[in-house]
Amino acid sequence: MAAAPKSMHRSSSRPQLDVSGAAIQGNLEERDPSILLPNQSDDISHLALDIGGSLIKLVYFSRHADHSNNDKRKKSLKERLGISNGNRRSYPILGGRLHFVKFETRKLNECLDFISSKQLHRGGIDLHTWHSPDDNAIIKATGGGAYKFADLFKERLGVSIDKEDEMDCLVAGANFLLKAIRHEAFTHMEGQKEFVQIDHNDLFPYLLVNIGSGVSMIKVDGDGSFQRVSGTNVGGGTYWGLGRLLTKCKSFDELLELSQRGDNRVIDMLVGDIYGGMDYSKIGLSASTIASSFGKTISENKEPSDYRPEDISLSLLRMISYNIGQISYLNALRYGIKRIFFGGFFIRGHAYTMDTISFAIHFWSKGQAQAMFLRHEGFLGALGAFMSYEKHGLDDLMAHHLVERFPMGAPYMGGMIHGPPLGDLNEKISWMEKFVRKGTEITAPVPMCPPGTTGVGGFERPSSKGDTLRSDASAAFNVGVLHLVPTLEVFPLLADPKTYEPNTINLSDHSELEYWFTVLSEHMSDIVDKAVASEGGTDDAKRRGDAFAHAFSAHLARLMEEPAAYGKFGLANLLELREECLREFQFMDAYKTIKQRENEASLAVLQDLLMELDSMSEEARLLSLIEGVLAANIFDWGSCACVDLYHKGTIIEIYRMSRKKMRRPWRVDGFDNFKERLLGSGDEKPKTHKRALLFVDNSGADIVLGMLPLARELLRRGTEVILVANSLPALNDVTAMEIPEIVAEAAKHCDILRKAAEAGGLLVDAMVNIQDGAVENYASAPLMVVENGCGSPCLDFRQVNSELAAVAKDADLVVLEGMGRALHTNFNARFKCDTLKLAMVKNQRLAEKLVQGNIFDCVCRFEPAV
Ligand SMILES: Nc1ncnc2c1ncn2[C@@H]1O[C@H](COP(=O)(O)OP(=O)(O)OP(=O)(O)O)[C@@H](O)[C@H]1O
Ligand SMILES: CC(C)(CO)[C@@H](O)C(=O)NCCC(=O)O
Ligand SMILES: [Mn+2]
Repeated sequence: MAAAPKSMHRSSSRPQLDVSGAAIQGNLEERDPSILLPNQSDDISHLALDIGGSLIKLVYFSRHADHSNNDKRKKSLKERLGISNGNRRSYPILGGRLHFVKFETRKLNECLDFISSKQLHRGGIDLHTWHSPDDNAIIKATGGGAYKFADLFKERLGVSIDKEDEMDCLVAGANFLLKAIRHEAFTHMEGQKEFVQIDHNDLFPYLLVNIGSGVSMIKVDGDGSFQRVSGTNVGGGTYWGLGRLLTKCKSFDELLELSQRGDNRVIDMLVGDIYGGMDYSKIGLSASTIASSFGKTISENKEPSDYRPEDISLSLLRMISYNIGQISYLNALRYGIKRIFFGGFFIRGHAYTMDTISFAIHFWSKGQAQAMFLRHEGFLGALGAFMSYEKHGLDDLMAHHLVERFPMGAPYMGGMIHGPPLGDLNEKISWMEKFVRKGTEITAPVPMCPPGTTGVGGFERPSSKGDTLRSDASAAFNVGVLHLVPTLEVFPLLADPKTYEPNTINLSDHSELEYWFTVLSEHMSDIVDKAVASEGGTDDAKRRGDAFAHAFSAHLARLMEEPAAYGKFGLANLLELREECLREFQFMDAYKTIKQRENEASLAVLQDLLMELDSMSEEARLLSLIEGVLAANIFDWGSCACVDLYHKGTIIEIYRMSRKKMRRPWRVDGFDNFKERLLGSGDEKPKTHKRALLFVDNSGADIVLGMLPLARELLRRGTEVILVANSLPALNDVTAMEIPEIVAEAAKHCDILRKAAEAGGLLVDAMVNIQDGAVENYASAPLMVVENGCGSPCLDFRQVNSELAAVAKDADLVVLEGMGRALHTNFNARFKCDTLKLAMVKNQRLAEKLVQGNIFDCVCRFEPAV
């Protein structure tokens, strides 16, 4: 890597913010105070702009240093397993984040201040391709403002604007989003939002309708292949402009909010108004259909001020949305296109707007064409401009490289925080406290039940009741920060990656969401206690603990109110959100001490257990080992029932009790099949597995008394074993970093483990030998550790660490252990190799739903390779 720019702050995992001189701009009591960090700059940033007639959209990328290659153990593992970066391209981009921010074009100065305060225009100093020969910074920009304001940018920031064509950018942005973001597109009909799985092989042609100030309609036939087929000057600017004149509203959001309480019958002339209350059924028009938008105002002797602004706003919104829908339909018809994607900030995630457009498309096409919306609606152009930078490698990004995260500010209204979450802890906490104090936690849903009909062509009334209009002041109200992780890959052993869905529980079922809301809320104080204790229980830790509790509660409340607020959100995402939220408040490992204590207690009895196992016959031993894994899986700090148990006994006592209660058949009992696969039946000796991936769960008894003895058995049978564990802590789950120490301790009492660990380079002393290239000299099959790339109690096999993906290629046995990885997620997942799923169910509801059983039932599911 080339020399780092002066302003760069080296940081371990996340960009550190420079908060010196941080100030809240404007009045604290204002609805949207903005916090500016004048001296902050991200590690390295790259910026692209779309300067439109109404809004300026900014997409910027902050990169952070990659430390993953410095690890000695990892290097040796890579050598041992023959993993090189050879078959993968080396990425010119490193991991980083894409942030989305917008400003009003009339407040261009705020935007310039923002760019200069974050030093975004100085990004990419180390990549000369991003600079002109005279070393002037260049920013890619599109939209009319790229022309109009080029001189101003030069003057104020000293940067040259590299102009990119607006239509090129819109199309590039849309294609990128549809390709790279898994649940980017959705339909919105009668208040129901549904995410659409886009088939990349069947995407084109589509009609892209970008509703900005004006509207462009583009027929897209492929990457870079398109034609602007139409447009209309009646667009977002028209709604905002006319609305402003007619209602005296001060902001777009105010206007939109008004519409939610409007009744358009006062303004619009309905068919019934003309036909004396009757339908005109011969041509399919009901009495409630709007015959003429604003038509009713001609017949009355009223001034504009005699009409309620609410009603005016609603009529206007309907008129414009419907009109755009209709013209879009006509163009789709003209080119025989079935799919229409709508972008642009006029949509603003507003349910009523989307319903109206969808209705128009559906009505006129008689259900033949479909309107779809995009989560990053207004950022298409800016993203496209960003993509136009050469050699950043982003065009190769796939869905599995991107993880969207919702920082703590996401659920709150107002509070214009530009850019990444405040990295300085104190800033974050104060921000949190400020909102709690102001009581503006979550916007109350604005009921949206206009009395009576507002229909067009039988569209009786807006069905999007209870819709919430969220302040749009935060960077983007329903898009998170996109984390780019080039080292993530699809797990190659998935039988059918296309249809794979990790979550077994569907959170879009509201009762399910409610249930988890309650579980997580009840669990909150325990987690906060542990987190605070893990940081020494200081006042500072308590303050952070409070802030975490508020932030996570706010996320929960936000999701309860609008389940699709964060896109398609499964239980795995929800549990990960909690862990991420803890990390945001710098609780790096809330269960650290508990994990240590449990590891020690378990290691102390390991030797006895191994002796007992060694005295058994092969068959009895195998059963005992599986029983052991299931029994030890009882230790789960994520389960309320287990947390209760901990108050009643020591972990060894609980483990013994749990073992004693083991009764076969288990609720799901595939043990005999597994046994047959391993030991064979009769004289037939089955083929030994070459390599097993053991996805481990908890620390303590779970790993030490459950999974390690199982690993030892496989090793003894000549199978290579790779323990796969979390990259980051989640609850009391064991992490990949912690395992070598545990194994080293266990190896003191066991030759098999010691030899295997040495062969696998797990014992630090043994590292010297390995570097001599003496790998082949080990008699034992190796025991190794690989991280899974995630920091959640669940696992999404679409996005695993590339090292795991690499070692998986030669694996022929996968063992998934624990509720999070084997039940909440992946219970229904099928793999190309033999798979054993082992878990104790520690949740009554899940037991009933998934296995028609009860809490503390066990699952041992064996599925031969497909
Ligand atoms: N906070 C806001 N302020 C102003 N307009 C907003 C706001 N939020 C949404 N809008 C709507 O979004 C429209 C602008 O959308 P968008 O940013 O996609 O277009 P633009 O790029 O500014 O315009 P054009 O592409 O025609 O130059 C506005 O005309 C208005 O209808
Ligand atoms: C002029 C642009 C392309 C600027 O974004 C847009 O506002 C637009 O497409 N307006 C509609 C112009 C027309 O086709 O009637
Ligand atoms: Mn635009």
